[in-house]
Amino acid sequence: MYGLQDFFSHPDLQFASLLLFLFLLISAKFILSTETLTKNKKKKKSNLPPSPWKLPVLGNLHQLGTHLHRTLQSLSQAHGPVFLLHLGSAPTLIVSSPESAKEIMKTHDLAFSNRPHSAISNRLLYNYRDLSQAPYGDYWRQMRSLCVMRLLSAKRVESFRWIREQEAALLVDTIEEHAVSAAGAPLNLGELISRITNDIVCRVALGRKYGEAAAGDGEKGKEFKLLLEEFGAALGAVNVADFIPWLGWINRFNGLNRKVEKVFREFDEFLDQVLEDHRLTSVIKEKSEEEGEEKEKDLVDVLLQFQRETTGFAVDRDTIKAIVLDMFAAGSDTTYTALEWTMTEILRHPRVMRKLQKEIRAIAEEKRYVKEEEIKQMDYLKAVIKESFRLHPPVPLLVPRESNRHVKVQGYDVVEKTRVIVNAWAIGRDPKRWQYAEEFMPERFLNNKIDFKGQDFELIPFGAGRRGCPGTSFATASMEITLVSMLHRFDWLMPAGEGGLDADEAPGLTVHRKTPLLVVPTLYSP
Ligand code: HEM
Repeated sequence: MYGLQDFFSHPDLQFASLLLFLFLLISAKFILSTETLTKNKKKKKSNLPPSPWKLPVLGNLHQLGTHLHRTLQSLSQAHGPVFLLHLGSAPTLIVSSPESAKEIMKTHDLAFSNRPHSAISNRLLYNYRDLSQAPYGDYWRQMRSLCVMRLLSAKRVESFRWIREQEAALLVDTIEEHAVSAAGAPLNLGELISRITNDIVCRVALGRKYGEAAAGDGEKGKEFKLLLEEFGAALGAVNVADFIPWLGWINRFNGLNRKVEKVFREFDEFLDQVLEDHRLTSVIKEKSEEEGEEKEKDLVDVLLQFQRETTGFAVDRDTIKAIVLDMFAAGSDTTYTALEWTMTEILRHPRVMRKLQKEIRAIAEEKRYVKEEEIKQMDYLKAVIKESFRLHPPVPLLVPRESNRHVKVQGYDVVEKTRVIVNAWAIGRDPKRWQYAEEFMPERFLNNKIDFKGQDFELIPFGAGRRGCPGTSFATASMEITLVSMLHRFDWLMPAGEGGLDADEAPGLTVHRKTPLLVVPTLYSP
């Protein structure tokens, strides 16, 4: 039988097969090298941001320290104001200059208008029925307009002035009681600040307080405070599955899933009760309003009224609960942190404290309580708040965004689904932008138009653009009246025997003081 082996062993064909073999080899090599060239060309064409070395699976996760904003600042000093990290499998762009922040939040705002997926936020916020974590799209747009136009508009914020003034007066009374009955003893000012910010959000959103001092609900009040703390802790918990999805099963064993579910159930029950309490009263309030009698409406009332009025767009119970949760999650702890740092810096700089007190006392004179109307004229106060936001943005790494398309930032290619972290803390301390960047000098903001409203990218504690914070006026109004009330009637000293007040930071997404803010108040006598 004439086989293939014989064919190739035929003398005439041996040379031809050698040629054929050589031809195939050369062709293969040619194809391979063209492919490599194309790949290299593609690689050359895509100009990825610089990136530190990384490990398989973990990527750069192992390089992150407990104070993430500080670690990222050091890395940006080595790799530049725009660099790429790989947090597990999640490509993450770190942005640390005003120019690159402007590209993210203004030039390419639309491309970066999404938030990265987080399984925990999704669960706690009713499948993203809130505003802050909702994916960019029609639902988010409706929620944004609801929040900006109805819940947090300048008019609405102004309508809650009486609540802020009442709470500030209560704060003054509490401090005075301490100054008189425990003269010379330190007071935990951080705790008082935390309480007032929480009470203001509670009254504005829910119509009443759920704090310890709330009439008749001591235990319930305590429960609510604990619930809020647990909610904050669950929302800020590191979920390995967000970075290495195939490790998601770990959460069934490390207790995270159970913890999140428990917090969700407890808060849901609480909010159900709040909605039940509002069901009748909000209709009565609406009727009285129609008859020309102005009734004080809280945010739940406004949401329920919106639900009744709206036909095309469904606002269900879960939407209302999720929006209320947003107000607490985004508005309470942030404002408290901002106030605590502002007070810390004022106490660390007696010159600033004296100058600020002089301004406040000249305008508010000897009245027992300050009115918001008087605060409008306090220019140095506004400069002090800006300077505090520059050095201590409460959310130093802002709230992450995610790209929804391929886009160029500072000439670098940023692929779709890249997370973006803006290091507002590093931008605020950049010596190229700020003279004496590490010094607390409010005077730099006098006769200076730079503001934190999202137009000046060297000062962006509230972010900017379409996903910028809608609660800026609400937060600053609460901060101003609280600061003024604390500094108007009292002088403040460090506890005897203590060294200077430190500015150490606790780890976390919202960066608090590490140690309690203990200070001694004395009544001011002109
Ligand atoms: C000092 C206090 C506050 C700080 C530092 C702060 C900071 C921020 C930041 C950095 C963002 C993300 C912005 C961005 O992605 O560009 C944000 C978003 C948000 N903030 Fe605030 N915030 C504060 C107070 C408040 C208050 C009082 C409320 C409401 C009562 C609030 C509600 C929200 C909401 C709902 C969002 C999400 C907006 C969206 O994704 O469309 N914040 N905030």
